[in-house]
Amino acid sequence: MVKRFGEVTAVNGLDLTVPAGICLGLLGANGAGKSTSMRLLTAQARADEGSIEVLGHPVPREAKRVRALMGVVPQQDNLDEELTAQENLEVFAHLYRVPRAGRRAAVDDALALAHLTGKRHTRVDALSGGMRRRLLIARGLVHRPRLVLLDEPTVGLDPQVRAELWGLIDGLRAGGTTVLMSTHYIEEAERLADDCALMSHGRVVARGAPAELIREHAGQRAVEHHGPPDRLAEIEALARAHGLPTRRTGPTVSVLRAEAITPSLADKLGDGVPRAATLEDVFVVLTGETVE
Ligand SMILES: Nc1ncnc2c1ncn2[C@@H]1O[C@H](COP(=O)(O)OP(=O)(O)OP(=O)(O)O)[C@@H](O)[C@H]1O
Repeated sequence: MVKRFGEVTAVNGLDLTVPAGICLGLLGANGAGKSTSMRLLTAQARADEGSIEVLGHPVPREAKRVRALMGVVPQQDNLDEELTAQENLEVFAHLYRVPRAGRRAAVDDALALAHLTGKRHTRVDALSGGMRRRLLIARGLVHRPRLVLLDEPTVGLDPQVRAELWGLIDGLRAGGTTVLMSTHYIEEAERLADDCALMSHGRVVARGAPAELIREHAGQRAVEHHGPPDRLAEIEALARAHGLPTRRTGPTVSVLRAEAITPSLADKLGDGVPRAATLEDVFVVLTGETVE
């Protein structure tokens, strides 16, 4: 898919297949084109080039049908503040055409899934940030879709609430729902995604299971070196001369693929702190960008 906004090409040849039943993490820095890709899938935006198929239906041609089949959880909270948690879900159960006879059960199930049964009669403006986010997810699931799109589901939430939501998302996938989730939190992708697509400047630069991506692009281990800027530059040069990728993080340089460091190179590099290679290393090596 290609999507341009004037001079800006937000999505630049994105090519992605999401197999049924997996959680695919679309990982990229701010501005990589994740939200725009999601909006193309829901036909809230139209691609300039390319074709899209969702659950066997071409989009945007059959967008109406597709919207009824998938759940969408937007990045921005757009709950109706003056309605209760239950009423918000009832409105969407109606919009999603859940048959009248099954609506009550659908709403109850969604409330239970989001651990909000006890808050069903509370108005949205009286819920905490974490509860609102859980309700937003529940709202996208009230019609029991086979596919859910989650756009940055935990952005701006504190670590405890984030961990709670991770449990909820993991539960969805365990129940057989296909999840396409965009995130700029590496840890979120590492924990939840079966498969990750690393996105940069509107396209996918690498795709695979987190552990595979790490093995392929960053090796098994890294060694972190601290020191003054001159020394760090020297370490980078030494590592590169031996074909080993490096990565800067403020006052440190990490030498990646540390398992390939020979004893003589180790002598020249000096002491460092060994650690496991991470998906963040992969992202930096492949894109030169950092994500959180
Ligand atoms: N409606 C729009 N009009 C003009 N430019 C846009 C519009 N929507 C997105 N863009 C631009 O397209 C690029 C990709 O934006 P997008 O929101 O898809 O990125 P993202 O990866 O989702 O980032 P974030 O995590 O910040 O949401 C950015 O440069 C953004 O400024």
